[in-house]
Amino acid sequence: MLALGKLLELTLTDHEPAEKTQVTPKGVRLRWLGEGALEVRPPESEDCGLDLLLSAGIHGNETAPIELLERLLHGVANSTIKPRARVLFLFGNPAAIRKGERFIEQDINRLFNGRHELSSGFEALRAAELEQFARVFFSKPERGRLHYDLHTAIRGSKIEQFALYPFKEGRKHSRRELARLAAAGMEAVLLQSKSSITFSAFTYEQLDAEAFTLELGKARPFGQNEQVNLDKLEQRLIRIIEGTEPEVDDALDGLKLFSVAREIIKHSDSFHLHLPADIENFAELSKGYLLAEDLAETRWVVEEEGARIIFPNPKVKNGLRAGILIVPDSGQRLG
Ligand SMILES: O=C(O)CCC(=O)N[C@@H](CCC(=O)O)C(=O)O
Ligand SMILES: [Zn+2]
Repeated sequence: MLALGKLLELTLTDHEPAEKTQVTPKGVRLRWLGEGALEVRPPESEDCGLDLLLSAGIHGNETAPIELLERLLHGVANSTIKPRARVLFLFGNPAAIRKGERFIEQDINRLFNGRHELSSGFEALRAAELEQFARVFFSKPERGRLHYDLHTAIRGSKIEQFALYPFKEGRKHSRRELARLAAAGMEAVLLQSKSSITFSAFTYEQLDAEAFTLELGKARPFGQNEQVNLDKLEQRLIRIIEGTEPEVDDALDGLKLFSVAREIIKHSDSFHLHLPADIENFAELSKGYLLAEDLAETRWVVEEEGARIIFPNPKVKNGLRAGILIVPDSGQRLG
């Protein structure tokens, strides 16, 4: 296997490779771009016209997606996977991955779309760097642009694998991309309805990529991910990389759609979330339920029919999202 296939090992040991570019016997070029960043380019004659960005480790303790990217990269480096797409592999927060923690100083996935400019420290610098890797990668005109930012969640979930689809004014969520996600094993998609500061929101809003955050199960340490079944996603990613994906039709195949009813924002240290510590993502909440309280007698009471909660987390910094209240979506506004 080509040494650059060991991007994870290089990243975990904070090593720069001796050789920055390597070519497989089939003419596939691997180029190390910087810490945790590697571009794969097929021979020109084989190029299918798709640019695919795969990121993982934006949160350092979410290891199953990191292991998945490593398997894909090994496949490319030992020629068992034959790329026809350009692919950029990114490990988002190397320092946090090395420590096995969600972040070091602050959540990097709240620093995109310009937020890093208002901040400082390690994660802010890395967010700017990741934006630049993505900007350069997606700068070639007239090519398909697809970004999957792979995560696992802090808590268990009633719906194990799901996607979050960013929002941009005037742009419709694509039914075809949803069908592709269903074929990749996603069971649900949350259609966002406002601009955001996550990595997938940046590539969607500013770089014109189809972009998604994928939640793939519960976060566990390296080597303890037997319960996270990524087979379906892995098979689909290999087909996308190899340009052998069967024609995607519009069938959503039972995919459940949700939209955001409200984001619960923690405004102060007085914020209190009235949910059991072991509540699962997608837990249903009945109308009238007092979900949270904050200073100045702010109360979050559930008013929506069919409401569910995802990512409840009272420990976030003040000013950040402490949970999302979602409702079923009919999919009528898909493009
Ligand atoms: O389990 C949790 O509470 C958080 C899981 C996670 O990291 N989710 C992403 C979602 C990003 C998005 O909204 O697209 C995050 O919170 O950064
Ligand atoms: Zn995450």
